[in-house]
Amino acid sequence: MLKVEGVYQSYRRSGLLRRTNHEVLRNIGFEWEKGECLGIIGESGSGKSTLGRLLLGIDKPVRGSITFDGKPIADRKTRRGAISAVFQDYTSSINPFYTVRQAILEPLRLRKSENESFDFGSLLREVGLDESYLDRYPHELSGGEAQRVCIARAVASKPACILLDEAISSLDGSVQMQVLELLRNLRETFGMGYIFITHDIQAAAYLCDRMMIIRGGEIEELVRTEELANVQSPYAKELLRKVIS
Ligand SMILES: Nc1ncnc2c1ncn2[C@@H]1O[C@H](COP(=O)(O)OP(=O)(O)OP(=O)(O)O)[C@@H](O)[C@H]1O
Repeated sequence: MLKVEGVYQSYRRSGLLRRTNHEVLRNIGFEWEKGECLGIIGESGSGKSTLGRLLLGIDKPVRGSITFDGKPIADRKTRRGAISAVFQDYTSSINPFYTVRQAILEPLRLRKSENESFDFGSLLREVGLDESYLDRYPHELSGGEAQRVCIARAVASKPACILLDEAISSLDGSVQMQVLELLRNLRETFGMGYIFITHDIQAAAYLCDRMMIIRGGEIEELVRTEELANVQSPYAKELLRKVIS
């Protein structure tokens, strides 16, 4: 279980005369259960990606704690096999000098003999590609294919959780739908869960069991997806109204 307790994050801003602290996240607390798909939605600048980076252990919060099965997520050993990520910018997520084979192997850090026996075929087929892609470079892939490679790479270590930060936002509409389908299927096959950061409420509702609405760095609502229509706060109601109308 991923447990977030009393998390605050702030950044220094240099002004004309003095530096000020800009608080980006305030008192964030929630739990994510294994196998769950949790959507984190909110307007631009609300703090979604900042929270994502903290959950991945890329950044540390100024206050509060984030643990996975009771161990600090900041510890690299804790993260291994626990959480991996897929980001929006698939073009810069893959080293341009790496083939698909190298990109998938990179985070796994396997021994040479393990590299040789790694089953690329079934992994690539799981994401709708095949072995003919193994020796291609990123510039030889379409956006949808490149994002599938990033998903394959995230799935390869069989983590309990994949954090997807705007992972479908740069894709065309029909490709977005295919990737959402793929994520659903992977969840069924491997039983992994997701944290799905997006400003697209409809995509989140399609995939997620629960939805967290973030506003100005604070959790505004955390509801089960089927109860989304019954959100209480005026802000969440307005956010939903904009999507539905
Ligand atoms: N490294 C940083 N240094 C200073 N300020 C930052 C940094 N990262 C984020 N911020 C600020 O924190 C706030 C939240 O940014 P964040 O990227 O988390 O929002 P977001 O909800 O993911 O937005 P978007 O949907 O546009 O990606 C913004 O005001 C942003 O300018």
